[in-house]
Amino acid sequence: MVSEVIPTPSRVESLAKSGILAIPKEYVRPQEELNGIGNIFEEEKKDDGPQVPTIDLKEIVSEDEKIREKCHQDLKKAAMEWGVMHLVNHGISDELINRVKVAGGTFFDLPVEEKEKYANDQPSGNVQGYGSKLANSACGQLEWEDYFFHCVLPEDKRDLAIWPKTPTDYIPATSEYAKQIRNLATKIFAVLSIGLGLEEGRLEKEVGGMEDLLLQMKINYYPKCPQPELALGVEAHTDVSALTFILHNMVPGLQLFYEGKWVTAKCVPNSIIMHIGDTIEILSNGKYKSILHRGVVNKEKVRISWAIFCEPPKEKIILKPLPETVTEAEPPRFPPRTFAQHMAHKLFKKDDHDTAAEHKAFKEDSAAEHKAFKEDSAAEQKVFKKDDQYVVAEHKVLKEDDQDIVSEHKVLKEDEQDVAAELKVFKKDDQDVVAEHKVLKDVAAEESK
Ligand SMILES: O=C(O)CCC(=O)C(=O)O
Ligand SMILES: [Fe+2]
Repeated sequence: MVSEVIPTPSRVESLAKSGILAIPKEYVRPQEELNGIGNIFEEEKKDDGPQVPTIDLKEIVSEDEKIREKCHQDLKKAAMEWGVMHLVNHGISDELINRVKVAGGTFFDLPVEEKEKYANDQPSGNVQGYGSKLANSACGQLEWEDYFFHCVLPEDKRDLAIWPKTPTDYIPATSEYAKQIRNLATKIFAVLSIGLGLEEGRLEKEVGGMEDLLLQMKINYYPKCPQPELALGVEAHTDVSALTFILHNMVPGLQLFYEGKWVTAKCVPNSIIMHIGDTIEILSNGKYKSILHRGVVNKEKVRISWAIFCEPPKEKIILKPLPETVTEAEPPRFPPRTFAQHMAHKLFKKDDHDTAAEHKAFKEDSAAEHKAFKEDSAAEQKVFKKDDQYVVAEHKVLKEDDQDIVSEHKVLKEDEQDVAAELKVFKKDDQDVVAEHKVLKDVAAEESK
């Protein structure tokens, strides 16, 4: 007998339309992730408990200082307490937003075979296009969604050839929307800068400005799910971006982890959801929050969301708390990292199964974190962690031969309290191995004698 090979549908949409009553095990989330996933329509109705704030931007650039200040204060407070909010009176017309939604919706209404013509190729590094999450390891859980991902701005970094050609309004509507989101981002960065006591252009400059801030569109398509209580459309995460702006088709699904509980975002008409991402959290030394959130699915309705991630360039900028946000009482809470390093670090922390022995030294939880480095790294500054404080250190390559690079980390003295230490790192075959770490002198201890 010839055994029949049934190809596994790679798209969640195909799976959903196949009529299955139980979801494949790869989509069943572990028990600890399922807390609080009830019926999302019921969840959305609940009025008790904390709610995602709604910020009215009508007066964001008002001539009247008092009126403008009130708007700025509300936005600042929401960014500090929640890191996510519904923006209303944001200045982008309902008509344009509707065009964006119709365009994306029409594309996703195409048969899967048509959309496959736009399929991305993640293993080759082509991340733009139509895709679904790939199983990355034996324990890798999948998400109940397909998506379309592409860069929208700046114009010289986008590739219109890979954008959906159907419907014809996709490109004009999405391009215009991206431009208007870019202008809105400038206004938000200004308010957030002022909120930290900085010049209004500062945060925007720190994330790359007009030239380098990248806007990426991700259309999330969440098909109906036969067992929504066991699945997640998007697993719990914080956005790595500076800011994220989200539209959706008024089907509930977004949940925020606030004060230890999952809070369901209401569907607020004509609003744009805005997240503070990790990038702004880092630059503000944690004053603005990047909130943990996830996407829940349901049995009855397809949900679609349009997220625009505003991201700093991957390698060009070292993200670290701005000096103005750091004091003795509030030492830096984040080590300096490029955006690429930050993303790699998050991925790394999540994927415990790939943790090789020598990588253990990188783990942030360790009492004294030893940060190894690459000799070609943009940053010559590295850090290690002591008593929950990141200390800037200096590194120097001492000797280099064909195989090994021996280098030395010296911690610079920071105020009176610091610890001077020496960290020697041996690099071999592209792996950084922490070989030796020796505390030389505890300045504070010395001086208190
Ligand atoms: O669909 C949503 O509302 C949220 C999606 C999301 O969090 C993301 O794409 O990063
Ligand atoms: Fe997100």
